[in-house]
Parts: sequence; structure tokens; C-alpha cells
Amino acid sequence: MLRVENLSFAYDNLQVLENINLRIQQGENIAIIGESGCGKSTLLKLIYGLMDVEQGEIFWEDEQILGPAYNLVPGAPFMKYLSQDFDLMPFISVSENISQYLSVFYPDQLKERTQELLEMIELTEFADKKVKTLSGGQQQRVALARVLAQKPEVLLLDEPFGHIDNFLKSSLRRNIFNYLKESRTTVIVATHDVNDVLPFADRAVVIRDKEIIARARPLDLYRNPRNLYVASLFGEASIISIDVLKTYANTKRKIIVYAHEFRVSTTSGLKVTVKKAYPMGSHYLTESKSLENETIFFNADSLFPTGKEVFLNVAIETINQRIQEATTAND
Ligand SMILES: Nc1ncnc2c1ncn2[C@@H]1O[C@H](COP(=O)(O)OP(=O)(O)OP(=O)(O)O)[C@@H](O)[C@H]1O
Repeated sequence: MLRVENLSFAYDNLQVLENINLRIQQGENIAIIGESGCGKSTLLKLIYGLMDVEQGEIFWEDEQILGPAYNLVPGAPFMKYLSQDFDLMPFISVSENISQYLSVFYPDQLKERTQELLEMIELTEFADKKVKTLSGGQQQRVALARVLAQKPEVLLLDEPFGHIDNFLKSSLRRNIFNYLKESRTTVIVATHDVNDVLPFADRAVVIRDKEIIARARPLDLYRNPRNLYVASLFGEASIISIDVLKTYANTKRKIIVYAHEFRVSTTSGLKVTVKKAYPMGSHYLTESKSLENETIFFNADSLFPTGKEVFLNVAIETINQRIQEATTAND
């Protein structure tokens, strides 16, 4: 088990993390999510032992993870950290970069494992190319294979697919996260991309203003976001008073509604005026204003011109589901 206990950290005068507590079981996949600059990378670097903890402690099983003040070579040997800069050897080939940490005493295994990893990152035909000739996305894939080759017990991934195009991203994600699950590798992934989180993470931890503000199974967080910050990590969302959606409801309580949960009607519901529509392929993400001048995003099947008035409805089941959670309107 990985334990992070009462961890606080500051860069000079900038306090970044405060009183972080985490327990991660072997083989679990945990996503650290939160807005840019909230401290996700900092937390990974501290867990890896790249920086000295200011306050608190980190343990893997019974071993305490210490920073550079205590270790000549920072970074615990049973962990690997894939940072946003890939740390590759530019002048040697893709294969050599991947196999660098594999044992040369078993040449057949070395070849087989390198081949397996090349297939996983879908770069078999680039095996002999020098890394410096590859694109940023291809380099990120080599960096992923290179850390996987080392079979760490704990793998820390910082935006692991950030440079990879959408065309490849989905299959690569499946290849890599499925492999990590099968090999019972403990994974902590810092990401803004919900596609890294919803299908693969066992738990998600949300950081905001230096602290963990939510932790749950990703689908539970998505279905019942505690506030607009959490919901916004999953998609466009709005906060709306229930009595505005259902005029018979005698309550001022507010709920969060995702853009895709609104149904558009031409006759009844919450009246809004269209401000702008963004084509998304399967739908138009439509920005609108209510009579109370609140911004509301909804998905529409067709393109509505600016200024058009439409009515929005939300299924009673969705409203009931959200009411059951303590929703705050303050965020
Ligand atoms: N080496 C550093 N020295 C000083 N401040 C830093 C340093 N590294 C990061 N910071 C600051 O610490 C805060 C947290 O940064 P961090 O990189 O951990 O955030 P993040 O959540 O990983 O962001 P992103 O999602 O954009 O990668 C930010 O305000 C950042 O500007």
C-alpha cells in the first residue's frame, strides 16, 4: 500500500499542497484530477521522491520515501515516474531506448519484450529510427514503453497521453491501462482528460486550492458531482435552481446539470436565449442565457441562431438523483 500522510508542500512562498492524505492499494489505478496548476505534478514528484517533503510522510509498504536531501539518486527504485518531459536518449533508436533497462543476459527475452512493448505503443515500424527524428507524440509513446519495460511496482504518470493525437489515443489508452491492470501495477495518473479517468481509474481524487476536495469512484463523482468544479472536470455543466426547471417544485435548492442532460423544447420549460453554438460533430454545444442572466450550456441536435429563444427540460430522474447528494451552489 502507498500511504501519503498529512503532506504539505510549498515552492518558496507558494503553498501548493496542504494536508494531503491518500491510501492506495497495490494494483489500484488512481486518477489525480483538478484544474491546471492545482498541484497534480507536484504531488507525483513528491511521491516519487524528487523533492523533499516539507511536512508529512510518504510510505510504500513499510519503506518511507525520502527526497534528495536523503538520497543521492532521487526516485525510489520500485517506482517509475513518467514526467511531462520524456527523458529519452535522443541519439539512439526507439528499440534501444525501450530495451535499455532490460537484462542483456537474456537476449531472447529482451527481444521478445521489446517487440511486445513496440506493439503496445504501435511503433513497431519505427523500431530502428533514432528517437530525435520522432514527433512529440511518438516520443511520448516511446517514453511510456520505456517505463513499462522496467516493470515498476508503482507507476506515476503525468498527463501520459497529452501529446498523442485523438486518432491513436483511444487504442493506446486501452492497451496500456489494460496491461497495467493485468500486471497489477499500482498506477497514479495526473490528468485533465476524463478519458483517462472514467473508463480506467478505480478511484479519482480531486484537488482544489491545495486540498483534496473529493474522492470517489469516477462514475460516482461524475453522476453526483459535489460542486460545479468537480462537474466541470467531466464536461460543460450549469447550476440551476430546481424551481426554475419544475415550476411546481417548492424549493430554492440548486442542482448541477450537464449540457447533455437538457432536452430542448419549443413549448415549455426553462426559457433561455441562445448566445453561441459550437459544432461538436455529434451535437452543437450551445451557450445560452436564462431570464436571470445565468449562463447555461446545453447540447442541441441542430444549430440554433444567436438570439433564438428555446425551452430546456431536465428529466425528473436526473433531478431526483442530484437532490440526493448535498449539492452546493457556492462554487
Ligand atoms: N519548480 C517550481 N517552482 C516554483 N513554482 C512551481 C514549480 N513547479 C510548479 N510550480 C507552481 O506550483 C503550482 C502547482 O504546479 P503543478 O505543476 O504541480 O500543477 P499541475 O496541477 O500539475 O498543473 P498542470 O495540470 O498544468 O500540469 C503552480 O502554481 C505552479 O506554477
